[in-house]
Parts: sequence; C-alpha cells; structure tokens
Amino acid sequence: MVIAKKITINNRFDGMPKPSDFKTIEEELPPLKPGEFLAEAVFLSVDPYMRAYAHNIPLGATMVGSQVAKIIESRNDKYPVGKHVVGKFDWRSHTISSGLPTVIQGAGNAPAPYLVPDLGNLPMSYLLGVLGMPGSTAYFGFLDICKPKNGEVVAVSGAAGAVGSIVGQIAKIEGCKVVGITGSEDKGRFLVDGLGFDGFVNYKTDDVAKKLDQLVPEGIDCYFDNVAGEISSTVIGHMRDYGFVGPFRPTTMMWKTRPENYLYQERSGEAFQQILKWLQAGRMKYHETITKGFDNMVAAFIEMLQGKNLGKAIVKVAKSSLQSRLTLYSPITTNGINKHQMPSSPIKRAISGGVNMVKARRYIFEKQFEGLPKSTDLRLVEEELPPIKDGEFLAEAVYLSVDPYMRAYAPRLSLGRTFIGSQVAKIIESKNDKFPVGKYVVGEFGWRTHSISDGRPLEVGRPGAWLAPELEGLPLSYTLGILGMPGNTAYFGFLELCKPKSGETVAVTGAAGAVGSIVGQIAKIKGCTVIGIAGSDEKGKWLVNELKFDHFINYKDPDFEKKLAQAAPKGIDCYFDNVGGQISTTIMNKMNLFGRVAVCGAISGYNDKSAARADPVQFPLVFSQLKMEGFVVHRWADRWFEGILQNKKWIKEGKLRYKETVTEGFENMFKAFVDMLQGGNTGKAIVKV
Ligand SMILES: NC(=O)C1=CN([C@@H]2O[C@H](COP(=O)(O)OP(=O)(O)OC[C@H]3O[C@@H](n4cnc5c(N)ncnc54)[C@H](OP(=O)(O)O)[C@@H]3O)[C@@H](O)[C@H]2O)C=CC1
Ligand SMILES: C/C=C/C(C)=O
Repeated sequence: MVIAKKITINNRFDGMPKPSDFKTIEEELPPLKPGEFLAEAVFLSVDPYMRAYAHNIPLGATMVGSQVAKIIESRNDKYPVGKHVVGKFDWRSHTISSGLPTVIQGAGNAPAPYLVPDLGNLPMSYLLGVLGMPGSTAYFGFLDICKPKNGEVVAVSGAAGAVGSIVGQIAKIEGCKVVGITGSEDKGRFLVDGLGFDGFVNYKTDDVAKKLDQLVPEGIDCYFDNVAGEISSTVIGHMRDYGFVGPFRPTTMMWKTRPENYLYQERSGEAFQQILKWLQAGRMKYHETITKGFDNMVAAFIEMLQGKNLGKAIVKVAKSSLQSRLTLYSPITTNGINKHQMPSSPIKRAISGGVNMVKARRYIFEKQFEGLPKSTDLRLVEEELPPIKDGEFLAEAVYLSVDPYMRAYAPRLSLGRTFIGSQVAKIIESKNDKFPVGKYVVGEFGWRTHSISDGRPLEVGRPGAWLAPELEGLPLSYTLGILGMPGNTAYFGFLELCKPKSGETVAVTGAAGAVGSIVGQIAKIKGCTVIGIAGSDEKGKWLVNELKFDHFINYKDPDFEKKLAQAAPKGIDCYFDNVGGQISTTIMNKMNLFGRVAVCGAISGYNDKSAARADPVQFPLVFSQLKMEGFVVHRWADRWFEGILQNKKWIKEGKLRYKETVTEGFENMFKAFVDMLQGGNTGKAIVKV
C-alpha cells in the first residue's frame, strides 16, 4: 500500500499565489492494473506556465507539472522497475501511469512518459530544464522564430531564468551580441561573467530605455520576450526598424508562436541532441535553483514567480526530513559589457538646394508635436528654387497625401526640415530621360508645391520617385491611395501576413480608412467573413451597404466586446490591426488557435502624450499560438507594381470600390492632416492643390 501526496489548487489565485491557495492531500493509491506502473517523484519542475494555466484547472484538482520519477512497481514491460521516467505527473509524490499521453487543460496533449535516456555525467534533473521543455522552448522559439544571424543584436528578457539563460547562450553560439534583461545585479553579473552575455539591464533599477541606448545604440534585431508588459514595449521600441535613422530592416517586429499545436514535439529529439552536445562540449552552461522537499513545492513555486531562482527552478524530493533550499549558483563579480562593434549606418541628406528660379511653397517642421498637432507646429514659407542640374527634374504638385505615418514618424524628424509626405506631381522641366516633361511622378517630396528631384530617395531607406502607372481612365489621385502606398499596404500586408483562407473570419480596424477599406474588400474577394471596426455609424453604413462587409462595430460602443462576440461566433482567424491599443487586445482575445495578426499601425496611440495602456497581447499570442507580425509596406518595394496592377484589375472588375475625402488648397494641408487624425475622413484623405 502506498500513501501518495498531491498538492491541489484550493482557490483561484488573486495576484501572486499564496500558500493558502493550495492544499496538500494524502491518499492511498490502488493496486496497479495490467499495463500500469507506479513512479515515485525524484525531481519536480516548477515553471511559470503553471501560473498561467492555473485558471484552467478546476478547484480541488492537482496542480499540473512534469517530473522525473523512479519506477518502483510495474505491470508494463516498457516501464521496468528501477528505471527513471520523465512524465507529466503533476504535483504528486507518487503516480500511477499507463504510459499514455495526458491532457493539459486548455493546451492540448502533453507527451507520453519516456524513460530517461543516457545523459553521460549530466544530472537527470536537466531533463526538466535545459534538456527538456525549457530547452526546447529556447531552441525552437529562438532559432525558428527570431532566425538570428551572425552579428545581430539579441535582447532577451527573463534572461537569468530557465528559458532565457539558454536563449542567450544559443544567441552567443550563433555569433550574436546579447543583452539580458533581468531583475537583479547578481543575476546580471552572472549573465555577463558566467554565461558570456555582452551586457545586462536591471529592469528594477535601470532606466531600461537609457541602458539599452548605452549597451546597444545600434538597435536590437531579435527580441526573445519572456515577460510582456512595459519592459517589452521599451525593448520593442528599441528595435531596429525601417525608419529615418537606421539601416533598412523590413520586419520591425515579429512576434509569433508556433503555427501548429505541439509541432515541436516530434522534433524534440533535435533540440535534445544539439543541446546535449553543447553542454558536453562546454559551450553551454546550465544552472538550477533546487528546493529540497516535496512539501516545499508551493514555496519554490511562489519564489520562482517572485524571481528568486537563477536558471531552472526545481524541487528535489528528499527522503530524509531535510527540507532545505540550495542554490547551485555562486555569484561571479566582474561587471561590464564586452566591446562589440556593429557597423553604423550613414544617413544621407536631402539633395535639393542652390540658386533661385521657381517659387515654391513648403511647410517647415517648426516644433515637435505634443498630442494632437497644432497649426503653429508647422510654418508655411515661400522659397525660390535653383535651376535644375543634369539628371534632375522639376515637378509641380497636383495632389498631396495626408497619412497617419506623418504623425507617427514626427518624433524622429529634425526640426527645420520640410514636413514629410508623398504627392503626385506633374513634371514641368526635366534633364532626366526617365522623367520626361508632361508625365506624372509619385514621390516623397514632402509638403511642398514644387520639387526638384533626381528620382532617388531623399533619405536612406525611404522610397524614391516613380512615374505614375497607366491609369486607364482612373483618377490621378488614386496613385496616392488604392493605386499607391495605402493600396499596397492593404494588398501585401493582408495577403502576405494574414494569409487568409476562404471561410475564415477577418477583423479589420481603421476599416473605413484608406488601408482598412481595401483590406476588408480584399478579404471579401478571398471568400472571408469580414468584420469592419471604425469610429462612426455613418462609416459603418458605407462599409456594410456599399463595400459589403458582413459586420460593422463602432469601437466607441460601450458594448464593443459583446458585439464582437456576436459578430464572430466562430472566433476570428485574421486580424489586420491599424489602431493598436485596448481595441486590438480585445480583438486578439477573441482569436482562434493559430490566428494571424498583421500589425500595420497603431493610430490609437499616435497622439498620446504618455504611453498608452492596454492589456498585454502576449496572453492571446502565447495561449492561442497566434502569429503576429509588424510590417512597413516598403518591404515589398521590389513587387510594388504587382500590388498596383492587381488592385487596378479588381477596380476594373468592379470588385474594389474606393472613396476619397478631398480637401482643396495647399494652404489647407494642416487642416486635412488633423481632420484625418481625428477620423474626419472616409476612405483616403488627400489635398488637391
Ligand atoms: N505599416 C505600413 O506600412 C503602413 C501603415 N499604415 C497605418 O495604417 C493605419 C491606417 O492608415 P490609413 O488607412 O492611411 O488612415 P485612415 O484613412 O484610416 O485614417 C486614419 C483613421 O484612423 C482612425 N482613428 C483615429 N484615431 C483613432 C483611435 N484613437 N482609435 C481608432 N481609430 C482611430 C480614424 O477613423 P475612425 O473614424 O474609424 O476613428 C481616422 O479616419 C494607420 O495606423 C497607419 O499608420 C498606413 C500605411 C502604411
Ligand atoms: C509607411 C507607413 C507607415 C505607417 C506606420 O503608417
């Protein structure tokens, strides 16, 4: 007769779990049936996921978890007495198992118990960490999702924990510069001096943004996020991107979890073999914080959640009455970051300037915006342009675009320059055969009436000028919308990142705007059910009655969440995010397993004076295994005309409809801009000179 102990969950956790939320129960185990074996726990794993999954566990049920256990009785030849086995046996001292996989509530099947393989001199407890689930998480999660390259900069949060400490070391093996983010100086020093990280940020005492500026001024290429919240927002804000200040980087942010349930289970041997080799070759180090005694499970769990562990937290079941805590870590003292030079990227400046000829009007960026832009932040001036040189042309603006990105990029712009923006302009003089007089050119010339250009980008990483496509009778202004940047944003961003399938449900925010209205219509062309979300019921009528969206929800409606659930009874498969913020988190919480999120913009926060607050998206990302990816449309610069031609074809076939909100007069640029930021436009906002 065996008396087993199990630890059950007694209360729903309210914040940090308390000892009183658990109950230890002793029970007598029944005799084994044929096919079963009895295993006695030797090491139990303590992991953060237990906190996250706890709400799926019925009160009174045993806490979930894995362990290494010794087989002490068996009626199953595959599991002989005396062998050790790794299994999802939960928080129990003794377990009867038939060797079949078990279900983790809300997370699919856990692998079947397996016999401990030959580990050479390494301890069995490693199978709960570096050679088990946390090791596989680091190996696949980092290598497959971040796809690090030699010389890149990697940041990892939760860096001194089971997963993070392995991620950082794999990054070093891959030749990356690695910064760990952790909650104590001791841990930070351990990362640098013990594991070879290049630097660390103590998120409790450092100004994270400033410290990242010091450690990795070149920006971060890969971020392995273990923590979510403000730290992650700051790190992501520090990532290299496609902007005015850094080298071209097509993916500003890639956040995805696996596209298939437990896909890595069948490849777990690959992670095991590779990590075992690294450990045996001394290329990877591993640390455990071991708590002794089954009765200390709860204490070990709470302390791990409080960040008291270094490396993997485990519990070793002591047969003796010794119930002590032991840490295998001894702090190492030298501090500092290893010098590691990354190539810096030059910024090329504007090309025009010189002697006076033609009178141009332009808006100077006079004062950095604070909240909603004020008219005094820009200044309209007149200037005389010089004669054009060989290779240049002079173009006169016909339509100018006002776009949300102008507000979003403003903090990176230097004062005194012409304010940014695209226009379609008529070439009125030319010394460049590629841009003949009389043709129309689309270019990022800024807010100005006349521009001299040689067709090349004004700044590194920005698009150059191109001749307007053949319009076949469509209005010239379309080149700033559906047959230009916003049309391509919808076409590539939606199709390439959401990869919609017929029958799926698609949600799009900013649905009545330039990009969103095209996304929703392309989703209809692809056979999807479309939910459009925008800020006025009038816009909603246009979306449903004219563009044939299936549903409209006004995000200002206090019943937004309820209406979303009604509109998407089968959940949401694809989300095209134009707005960010809490609306986006609410939508992501309604997404189906393996859903896809294309992050196009975050206009809900562009005018915020302080950081916007929203519930973290990492919860649905992880537990619904969503793939979320940010993009800048110029990623598809080499396929630019594919998008334009396809959208034109759909317009011609009557499958795409298009609307513009046109403001007359160059002197009304600012008004048009601010109206658009406040939702005054339906479809594309443009200014006619
Ligand atoms: N990643 C990329 O390459 C690109 C990204 N973008 C992004 O796509 C998004 C849409 O751009 P675009 O279609 O040109 O602009 P829109 O034509 O959609 O105009 C902006 C709209 O944003 C909405 N809006 C304003 N404030 C809020 C708020 N607090 N919450 C929710 N919605 C708000 C308003 O509509 P409403 O009445 O519904 O509130 C407004 O009409 C932007 O975020 C932009 O930055 C655009 C082009 C390229
Ligand atoms: C190119 C446009 C980018 C955003 C964020 O609007």
